[in-house]
Amino acid sequence: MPFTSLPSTIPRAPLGLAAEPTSLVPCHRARGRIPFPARRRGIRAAASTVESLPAKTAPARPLYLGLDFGTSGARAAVIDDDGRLVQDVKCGYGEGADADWPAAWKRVLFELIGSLDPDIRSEVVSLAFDGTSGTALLVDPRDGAPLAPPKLYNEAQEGRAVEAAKAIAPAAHTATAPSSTLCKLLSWWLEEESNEDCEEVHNLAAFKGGSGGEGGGGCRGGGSSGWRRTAASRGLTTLGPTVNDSDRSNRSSNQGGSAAGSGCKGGEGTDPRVLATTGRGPYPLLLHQADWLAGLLYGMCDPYGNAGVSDWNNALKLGYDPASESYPGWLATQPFSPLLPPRVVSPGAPVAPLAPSAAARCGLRPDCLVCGGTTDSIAAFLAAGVTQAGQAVTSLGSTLAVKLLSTTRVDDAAYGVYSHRLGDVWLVGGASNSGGAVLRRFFTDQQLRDLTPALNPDRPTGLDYYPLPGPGERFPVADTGLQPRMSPRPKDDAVFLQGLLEGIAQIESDAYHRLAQLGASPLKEVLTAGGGAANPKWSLIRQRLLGVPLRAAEYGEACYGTALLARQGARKAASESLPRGQ
Ligand SMILES: Nc1ncnc2c1ncn2[C@@H]1O[C@H](COP(=O)(O)OP(=O)(O)O)[C@@H](O)[C@H]1O
Ligand SMILES: O=C(CO)[C@H](O)[C@H](O)COP(=O)(O)O
Repeated sequence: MPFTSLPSTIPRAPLGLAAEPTSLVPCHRARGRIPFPARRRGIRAAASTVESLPAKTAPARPLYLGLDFGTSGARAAVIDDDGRLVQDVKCGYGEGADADWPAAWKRVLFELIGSLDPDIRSEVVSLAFDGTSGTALLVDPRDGAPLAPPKLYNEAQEGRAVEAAKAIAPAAHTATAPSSTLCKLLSWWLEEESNEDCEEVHNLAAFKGGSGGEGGGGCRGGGSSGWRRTAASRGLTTLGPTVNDSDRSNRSSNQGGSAAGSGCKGGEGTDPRVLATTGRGPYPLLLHQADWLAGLLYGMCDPYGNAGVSDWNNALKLGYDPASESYPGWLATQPFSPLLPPRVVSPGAPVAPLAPSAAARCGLRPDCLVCGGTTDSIAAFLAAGVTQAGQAVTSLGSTLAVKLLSTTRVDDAAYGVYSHRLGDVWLVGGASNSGGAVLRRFFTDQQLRDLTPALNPDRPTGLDYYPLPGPGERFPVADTGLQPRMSPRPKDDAVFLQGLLEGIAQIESDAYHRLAQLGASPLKEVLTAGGGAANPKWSLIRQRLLGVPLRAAEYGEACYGTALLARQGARKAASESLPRGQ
């Protein structure tokens, strides 16, 4: 499907957001805020090109909220109808968050929204989320309660799950990458469990392309898997690793991207899958981080009775096909298909209105619309306002993610390359495990700022590092065993830092060369988002390697891009006079 330009529905470059990287601390306003309507002065001028709003000019109502749940913290932006920033707030996840990520994300969600000015919050008519891509949760579809710890975006799964994914998906499909959401779902699915935890024991052979009886999952003696026991204790229908054909036909998988109801109490649609299992509870549900956070706000049930809504971008690594806007047959016919999100929408599409309890808790309007989300690197791409084929955005955050606007779609899991759909264009790229998280192993943000003046981009160190936070790389080399290369360490920290920055810059350059080798549109310009965009010396190092113009995205914050999606969704709902949330 060749695409030649951004459709009109993709938001144009915003009118102003000075992205100032600041360290993440408990929720606080990320910059001088513009109380609305208390203070009439305009937004703060961005680095160079944006005129401040004339004094006494109130932001154009209504307002829209974007919420970014990144690797190291979360950030929210409220924009007005002209795309001007009204307020943005940041929140760290706090010490010990990794002991219970869903609890941390949920806490920060309500803290973030609660830290917005009430007079601004009350004017927000729609919101959307972006999260780290491939971060997966297995939950109770009725209330979103996690059934097991989430599997994070960069967690490569073990061989058995990867083998199973490769057995069912097309060759080189991004869903076969070890850190894909499909591999995470298969890891849960193939977990062994004791017979008493299985409500149904079935012949493994029916598992299409699975690893068969030996070594496969299934009900047998031995340790029970946490998620199935938790699901059973909550009255959910826990599927075995396979269902036989007759059983599966009774469950009539509704995975067409817009399923009839599934799992919701009192949803309009009835879910034949639930009825087919003699009236027991619904199936567990797989959601991505952004889907789950949105579900907490609309009550996990959309107006169609779907328990669980995802979007084209988050669902890509699960195997969803954004070109056909559906789950492909090889996925929809699998025995675990009842666990897939029953509805997948385009980024920014209207999903559902807030649940009354969430509206009351957040101080948001009861008719505030939750819209389809995206991933953090695509949100940063949207914020940058890129519109032409050949333009690219490098997100230099905790990880290095590249997105090239291409007229041709490119997917090759052998190199960790995949294409996201946005409107009617393709964002070709991938995400390396390298990036700022490696720098933070050695330097604080302040130390980075202090050392940067001593860097000398014109005198390469020759250290030839491959900086990684640990073994394993996703892109442009897809190798779960790739070892970090960051020695010898010079005595001079500035030289060591320059070696690390050169190493990450080389990965970025190799990434874009890989995309060109695979047939993506030729690279013309690179915009940079994320914390690393603030380092001018690093930009010079990168520029030398990339060989195309490089500049910091004027509006690099992912939450801004996601706020643009919320604006798009509200306008779509209004233009189609859809009942809120359809
Ligand atoms: N001056 C700097 N030079 C290079 N890297 C920086 C600088 N300041 C911050 N960073 C890096 O930016 C990263 C944080 O960027 P951010 O976009 O907030 O990440 P994320 O959203 O992925 O958590 C940190 O890992 C940090 O090492
Ligand atoms: O590294 C990541 C987390 O920050 C994600 O993997 C990154 O978002 C890239 O994934 P995608 O290209 O699907 O957005």
